[in-house]
Amino acid sequence: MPPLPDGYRPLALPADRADEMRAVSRLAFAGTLDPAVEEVVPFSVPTDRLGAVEAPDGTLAGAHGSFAFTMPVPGGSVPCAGLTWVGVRPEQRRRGVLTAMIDHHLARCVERGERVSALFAAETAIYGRFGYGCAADDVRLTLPRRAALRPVPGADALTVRLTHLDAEEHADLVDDLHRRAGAGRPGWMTRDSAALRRRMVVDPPAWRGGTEAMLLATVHDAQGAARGYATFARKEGWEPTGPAYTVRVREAHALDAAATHALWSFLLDLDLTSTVESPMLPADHPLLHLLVDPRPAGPRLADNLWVRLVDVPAALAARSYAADVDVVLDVRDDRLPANAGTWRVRATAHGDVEVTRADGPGDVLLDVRELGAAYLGGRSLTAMARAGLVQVRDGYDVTGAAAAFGWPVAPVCSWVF
Ligand SMILES: CC(=O)SCCNC(=O)CCNC(=O)[C@H](O)C(C)(C)COP(=O)(O)OP(=O)(O)OC[C@H]1O[C@@H](n2cnc3c(N)ncnc32)[C@H](O)[C@@H]1OP(=O)(O)O
Repeated sequence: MPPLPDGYRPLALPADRADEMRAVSRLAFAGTLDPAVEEVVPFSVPTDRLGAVEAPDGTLAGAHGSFAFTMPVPGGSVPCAGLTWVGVRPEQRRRGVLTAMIDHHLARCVERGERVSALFAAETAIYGRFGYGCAADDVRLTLPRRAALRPVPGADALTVRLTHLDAEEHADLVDDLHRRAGAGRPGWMTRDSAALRRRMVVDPPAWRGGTEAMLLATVHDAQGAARGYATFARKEGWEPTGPAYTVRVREAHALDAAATHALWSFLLDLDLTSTVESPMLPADHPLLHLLVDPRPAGPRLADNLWVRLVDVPAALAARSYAADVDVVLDVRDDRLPANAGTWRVRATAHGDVEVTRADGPGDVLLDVRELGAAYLGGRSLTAMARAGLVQVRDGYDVTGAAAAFGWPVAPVCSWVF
């Protein structure tokens, strides 16, 4: 991609230009400006983390923002810039505006000490060239009503309460259960600002797509403590054979197996309904194990988080490894040359980690994109080597390093930022 045309310049966008950034986003994403939505849905991107490319006439050709996340990684966490709302005006596309914004974004990550950046990709072909690798998958299900679940001890002792979702009343409860349900899962971003917490529980009519107003189901133990929740809404439908409503689940998270069972048993047997659409689930979600017959649910796998290592040694040292490992990685990184070259990763299983510069040839040669893909433990070095995306030194057995970089809990981010 050639450099930006003359007169274009990347910049950190001051907070008082946030409306210009949002105008670019609306054009790029074909968004509507609905005052009724704007009133209840807060702009959740921090206004001190906006960036843009300005055209010679001073207008914005493209813009983006980022969240300051603490991203859970295997055995720890790492400061992470969650890149979001990346948009280029339709008539300014394909002249390097995005490329300039990514370079600017990565430079600011370095300045802020953010070891990694992560994103959800609008289109999967965009971000690999910038060193982002797909590091997590999610699964979606369309479940038939009354899909049977294998029994879980204790589930019958739990009770479900139902109410209309209320942004004021329920934001804290939803946030607390979401945090606890995802503890220990790589990639599980929490909603760390009031604006984000609110965004998860607002329900503007323009978002409903024909459903009723959003409901909140909570699962409680005998002492009344909440053990899980689901936000969902039903869409009316009638067929010649009878009622065929759809249940659209926005979120469903529970603290243990019994609460998971109680929650999904409730969602799967609502009167008048025929199908239940799940939200994004991690690839190892308990529901996938509990379903007696998962086939009719037609599991669909999709890319979830994309991860870019900004500071390779610091990022690799911030996570744990599932097995003892001593491997030299030879990393290619065209955009951040400080990452390139050989790094020796020495770690004991779930213990100490040391990442140092290495001399000599690497055992495993890979682009920073593939290292990002392996970072959360969800993509295997062996699989990527078999796909020809990772090269292995002659005589080196990569399966040991692959086992160390893997992780027993599948990574996922449960919401799109
Ligand atoms: C994290 C997020 O926010 S994801 C949201 C991304 N935004 C959108 O999808 C909104 C609509 N699209 C857009 O705003 C723009 O088309 C963008 C942001 C995707 C691309 O912006 P541009 O300024 O046109 O990108 P730029 O000119 O820097 O292109 C860089 C390279 O990416 C390629 N590229 C850009 N967009 C795409 C795409 N959608 N699919 C495949 N390749 C793409 C270009 O062809 C170019 O390739 P090259 O280096 O081989 O020549």
